[in-house]
Amino acid sequence: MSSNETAPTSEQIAADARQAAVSDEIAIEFDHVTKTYKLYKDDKQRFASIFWGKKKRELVASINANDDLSFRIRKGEAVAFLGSNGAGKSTALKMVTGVAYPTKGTVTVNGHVSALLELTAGFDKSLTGRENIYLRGQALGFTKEQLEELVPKTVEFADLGVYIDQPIRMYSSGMKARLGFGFAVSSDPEILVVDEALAVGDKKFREKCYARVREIMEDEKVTVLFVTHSSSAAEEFCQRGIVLDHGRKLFDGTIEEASAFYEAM
Ligand SMILES: Nc1ncnc2c1ncn2[C@@H]1O[C@H](COP(=O)(O)OP(=O)(O)OP(=O)(O)O)[C@@H](O)[C@H]1O
Repeated sequence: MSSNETAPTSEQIAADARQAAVSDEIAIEFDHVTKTYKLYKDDKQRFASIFWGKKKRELVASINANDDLSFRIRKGEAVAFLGSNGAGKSTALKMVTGVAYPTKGTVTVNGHVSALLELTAGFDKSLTGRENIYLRGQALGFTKEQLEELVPKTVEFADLGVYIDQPIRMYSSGMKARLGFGFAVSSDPEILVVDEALAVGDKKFREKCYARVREIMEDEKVTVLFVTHSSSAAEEFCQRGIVLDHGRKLFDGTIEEASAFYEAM
């Protein structure tokens, strides 16, 4: 400590300890989060906006996909995000998975996130399915021991036969999705983000996916964020519901109350 720094008081130490205990229990926190998208006249204008000053770009509109959104989700909670088309549900999830960033406010995520969204994004087409699992695991910071467990689990779940050792460019889109899904559900997520629009592979594989997602959702240690338009699906899986509209939080409460609120909108 330098000579002009003062030692923390006992009150400060106690407040810091309380804050640490709270953040330890919190999986996700949105603190006054606003996400603004800018719409330009055309792609040329959008491109120009990256390099040129304000004068040269033609902004058609700007929209707050999330607008001053605040909530805290405790570890182990299963929370449904309800709302009509364009309410801002996917945008909120993208900020949890790190695909998008807030324009204002802060998003805090405490734990390893696995998302059942955009399952096939980021695969290297020239590498095999097995190599891609390794690569994705390494990119996410998995240790050698964790990878040794994860790879066979994913291979077994994806059930791609001899194709697992073929380059991904030879896969059908359903096969790529099976690999992506297999990875997401085999990597023991602490936070699972699920979009109900999830429909992967053929009927038999879809049933296997739903069964596995249900199993993960029922694990009390896993925090689940579930995006849906359906109150009944939300009530089946979640205890809490957050209703969004035009990017704002309209309701946050038990899933029964949230569903009733959403149905009455
Ligand atoms: N990349 C983007 N650029 C511009 N606007 C966007 C972008 N992504 C989303 N939006 C806009 O932000 C708003 C919220 O979109 P979002 O996808 O989060 O809604 P949603 O509740 O998930 O809708 P849905 O139920 O239809 O999937 C919408 O008006 C949408 O048009």
